[in-house]
Amino acid sequence: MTEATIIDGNRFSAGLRDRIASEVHALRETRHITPGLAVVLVGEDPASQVYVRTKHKRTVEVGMESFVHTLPVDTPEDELLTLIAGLNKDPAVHGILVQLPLPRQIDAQKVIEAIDPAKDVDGFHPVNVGRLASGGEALIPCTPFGSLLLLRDHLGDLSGLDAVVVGRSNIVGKPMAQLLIRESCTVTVAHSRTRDLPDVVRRADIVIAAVGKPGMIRGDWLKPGCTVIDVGINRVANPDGTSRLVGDVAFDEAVKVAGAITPVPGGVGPMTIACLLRNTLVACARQHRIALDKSL
Ligand SMILES: Nc1nc(=O)c2c([nH]1)NC[C@@H]1CN(c3ccc(C(=O)N[C@@H](CCC(=O)O)C(=O)O)cc3)C=[N+]21
Repeated sequence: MTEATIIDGNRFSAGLRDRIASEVHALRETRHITPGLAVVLVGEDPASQVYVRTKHKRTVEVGMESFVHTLPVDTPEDELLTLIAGLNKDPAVHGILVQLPLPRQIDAQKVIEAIDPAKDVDGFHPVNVGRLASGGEALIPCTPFGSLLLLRDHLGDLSGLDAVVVGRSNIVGKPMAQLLIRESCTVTVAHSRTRDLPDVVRRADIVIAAVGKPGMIRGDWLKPGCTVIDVGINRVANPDGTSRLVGDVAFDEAVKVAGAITPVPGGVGPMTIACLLRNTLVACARQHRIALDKSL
């Protein structure tokens, strides 16, 4: 049997970042506007520090301004809200991202709702959630949007396909389902209480795995030839004491059954960051009422 096509998120995201860099260059040359992204990190979680450093590097690479704010782990909620109020008013800042998860003294939902929806490049503010659901001009969550770009690139038109989203989080599962509905897929959202999950997944032409459980989705749950988008990023221990990243799909099994699959790492992860830059560019253009290339 032939093995699945490996969907290369590193390659696709590099192309997207190139297109973004061209648009940024044009904005700077013709309008003297430099898109700016502010990233706020509270605390010293090592994984979060790595993500924030990568985001900073990619932001600068495409010619945007990067403003990183690192706050101590015991920062009071009202101090974070004051910082956000300042970023909302700052004309050099077009996008604001507050790295999640936040320490427990801070109410994440309150923080999300404090961000100006026009600068909410995560797409988590209720205004953007509502616009995505009702067809308005939303900023769309980066991981689902990046997943959709990979699906469209691999499959073309998605209309009429059966899609199963495993996971119902606000940051991936729910917005992913909205995007797939918009693409005219028949969408099922499965989760920890779903009965006969393997049978539900077996119906799918498109499987989105977003549960956060390493290797949970097995090869024999898949319809032969289906397309698998693995959103999971789980660090697991090796026998020798080192660690590695694995997805929510048992890759070695799935690759023998699926038609195409995203690897971890090198699949959805790099798309998330490219889409963050894309959202920052889109937010900047909307704030300045400038039209952008539709291919973004
Ligand atoms: N407000 C907020 N917005 C986020 O978008 C957000 C967040 N909080 N908190 C944490 C998660 C996680 N996240 C990732 C981004 C890129 C990779 C990525 O590039 N991963 C690489 C490998 C990274 C590695 O090797 O460690 C890959 O999959 O190939 C992973 C994970 C964004 N997040």
